[in-house]
Amino acid sequence: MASNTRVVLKSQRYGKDRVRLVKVIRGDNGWQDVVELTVRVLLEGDFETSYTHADNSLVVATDSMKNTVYVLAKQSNHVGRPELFAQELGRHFLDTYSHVSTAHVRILQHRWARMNVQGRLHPHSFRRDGDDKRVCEAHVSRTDHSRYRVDISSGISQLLVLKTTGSSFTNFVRDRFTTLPETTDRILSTVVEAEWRFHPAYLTAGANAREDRLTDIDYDEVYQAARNITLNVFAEDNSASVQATLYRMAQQIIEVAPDVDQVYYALPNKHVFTVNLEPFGLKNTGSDATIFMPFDDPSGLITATVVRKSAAKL
Ligand SMILES: O=c1[nH]c(=O)c2[nH]c(=O)[nH]c2[nH]1
Repeated sequence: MASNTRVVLKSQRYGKDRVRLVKVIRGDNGWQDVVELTVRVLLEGDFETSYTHADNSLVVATDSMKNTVYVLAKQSNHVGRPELFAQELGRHFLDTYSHVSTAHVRILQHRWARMNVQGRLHPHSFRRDGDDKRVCEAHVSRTDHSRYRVDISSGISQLLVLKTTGSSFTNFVRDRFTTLPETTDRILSTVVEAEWRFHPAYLTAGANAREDRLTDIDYDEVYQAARNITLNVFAEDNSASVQATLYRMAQQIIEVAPDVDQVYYALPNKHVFTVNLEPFGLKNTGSDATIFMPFDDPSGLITATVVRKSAAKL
């Protein structure tokens, strides 16, 4: 019965995920840098027959994609700027394989901060100074013979934050399903997922194109600004809700970054509730609340996409 069902392949992309890479960048006088990335490359293009006719003749092995990541990482000066390295990788696949229409590259950058040893920055030792990751995606597509369209987004993943006051939640719907009391003072905690999208760019195609090979946006500056805004707004905002705090973060990123036209946040509300210590004759409510219990599940999940007004009108 199933074999008579008529189907079509609607979309497909494939590639290598979780390619892990550490690059050591050797400077002068024993000064070294380190970059750690996890890379995903997915290709879109004329690969339909590999799905529909078991024909692998156009398939670029995902193993070769993994090798390509290492070869380009060796040759590139941009591994420490993941948005640029992602563009380079994407362009490479389009330059090399004419049947690839879009390369989707996603890079996670893990944090390594230079150690400070006895008041001096150490030349070759580093420590992990946070579990959050810098994320970027480059989608490089063929437009016509001479140009590629490049869509870049960057973001923050898994930035865990908590504040012990400066957060309220009142005035919400009260009906027969409501048990949550209003509060003007609560713990607020979330694990930030953020993504900001840059205007699309158009670059000259072809392996030999010397100029116009990468966009010239200062992605590092935008990343630092967005991370600082996220932390500062979280800390400083007298939060009426996760929703209101999220909106302020996104608004400020769009205000300071003219190349960004869209910001997305997903903020789980990692609930931390007071423990009832009344049975033990202890006051643990209101301004006496000092003992709390974190709850992993369930959590709220507040998400929004905020766009620049001119872009919203289009
Ligand atoms: O900031 C919040 N937003 C909500 O939508 C919500 N819902 C809830 O139970 N607690 C909270 N907190």
